[in-house]
Amino acid sequence: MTASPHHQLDGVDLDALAARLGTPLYVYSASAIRQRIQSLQAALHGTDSLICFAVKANSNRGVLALMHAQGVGADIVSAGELWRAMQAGIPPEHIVFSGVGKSEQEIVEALDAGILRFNVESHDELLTLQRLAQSRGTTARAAVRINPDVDAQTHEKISTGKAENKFGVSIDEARRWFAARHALSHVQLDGLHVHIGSQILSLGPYREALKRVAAFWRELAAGGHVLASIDVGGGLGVCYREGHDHPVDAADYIATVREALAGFEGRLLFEPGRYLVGEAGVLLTRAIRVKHGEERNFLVLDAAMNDLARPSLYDAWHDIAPVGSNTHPATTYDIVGPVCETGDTFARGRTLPACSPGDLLMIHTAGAYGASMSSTYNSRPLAAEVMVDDGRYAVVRQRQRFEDMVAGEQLAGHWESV
Ligand SMILES: Cc1ncc(COP(=O)(O)O)c(C=O)c1O
Ligand SMILES: N[C@@H](CCCC[NH3+])C(=O)O
Repeated sequence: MTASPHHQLDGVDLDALAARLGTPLYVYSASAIRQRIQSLQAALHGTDSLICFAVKANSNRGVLALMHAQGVGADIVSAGELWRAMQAGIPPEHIVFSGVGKSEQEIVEALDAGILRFNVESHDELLTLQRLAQSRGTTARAAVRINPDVDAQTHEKISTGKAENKFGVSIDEARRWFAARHALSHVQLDGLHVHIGSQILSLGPYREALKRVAAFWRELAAGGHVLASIDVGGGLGVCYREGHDHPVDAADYIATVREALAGFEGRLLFEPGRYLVGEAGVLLTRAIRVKHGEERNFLVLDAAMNDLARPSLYDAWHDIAPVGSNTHPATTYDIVGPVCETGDTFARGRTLPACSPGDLLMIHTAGAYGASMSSTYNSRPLAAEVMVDDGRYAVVRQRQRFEDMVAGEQLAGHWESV
């Protein structure tokens, strides 16, 4: 999301917003999120489908409520995400549950909530689901997550569809599950799921994965197994670096899915995360200090790796720019945070107009895997989050108070034996 020349987002002046609410501050554009949703919904028009937002990308309940208002459900990976989604009003019949390590407690909570579907990732999980559903006198709806052994051509830490990755099962194994389906008295196994990775910038890996999934669906259909749904996961990439990243067009992506699964009469499920919120969010931060070292210039921000972990975790690039007009000469900086780690670096050797302490800057494309991956490392409270829409703003998370940061901690004054 590029700031307009007036330095506004959705008609809200970012300087004024930062002055009022302080920094670091996450700002999400509601209209940008709605536009993304609508681009997928328009491409899916006339198709039996449901978009389930991957809650992990941005789990703020204000964002989830916006998703719900647009008819979008949730793809969850924990009981905490189930709780957030339901708190935001998303009905259980719009919730799918993925993840390799669902605990028994989490499975029970999702069963009791009556969610749409479990995306099952191992045989052990399938048997656990059967046992728990039986014990609760209910039937779980389930899809098998296929690991198609396809390279998503993305960062290795966010690639999920290679055989060596922990996710899903091979088609051979899935075939055995369907062959033994009659033994599952309390699991309705009638779906396929695939998700090969995140920040995918070309259609090739999707085509390859879908080709394998489609062949398996046709094989199952020929064997008399009618599938209620195929869930094609998420993964659509966004632009982190203007002029370098060229994301796939949503309509082309949907056309690719439709083409690969032509003839499928069940429902198509989608689990986009980053695509819906990534470019809709920025992280506003102020320069605290400019430090001219012997070898490098450092621009020290008031945001740090605890607020936005992606650069330190994946060496991820985020465009960073001053907010407002800055016509100072170009200067090259290492842009860092105040945390006591060398890895607390947002960018190395980045050229910007010269900055001074107090200047407001914007870290772009911070709406996905930003706040949701933040921590209180170095006892830095979680940043505030705000939604902007049509000239107004709504705080969707207050900056964390110190009292809340230590909530649940106790002085070890009371010792007990087990
Ligand atoms: C099962 C599953 N679905 C959906 C997503 C969302 O991915 P993305 O944010 O890349 O769309 C993820 C994360 O990669 C995931 O693991
Ligand atoms: N956290 C990753 C994406 C992980 C996707 C989850 N399966 C990122 O920031 O790019």
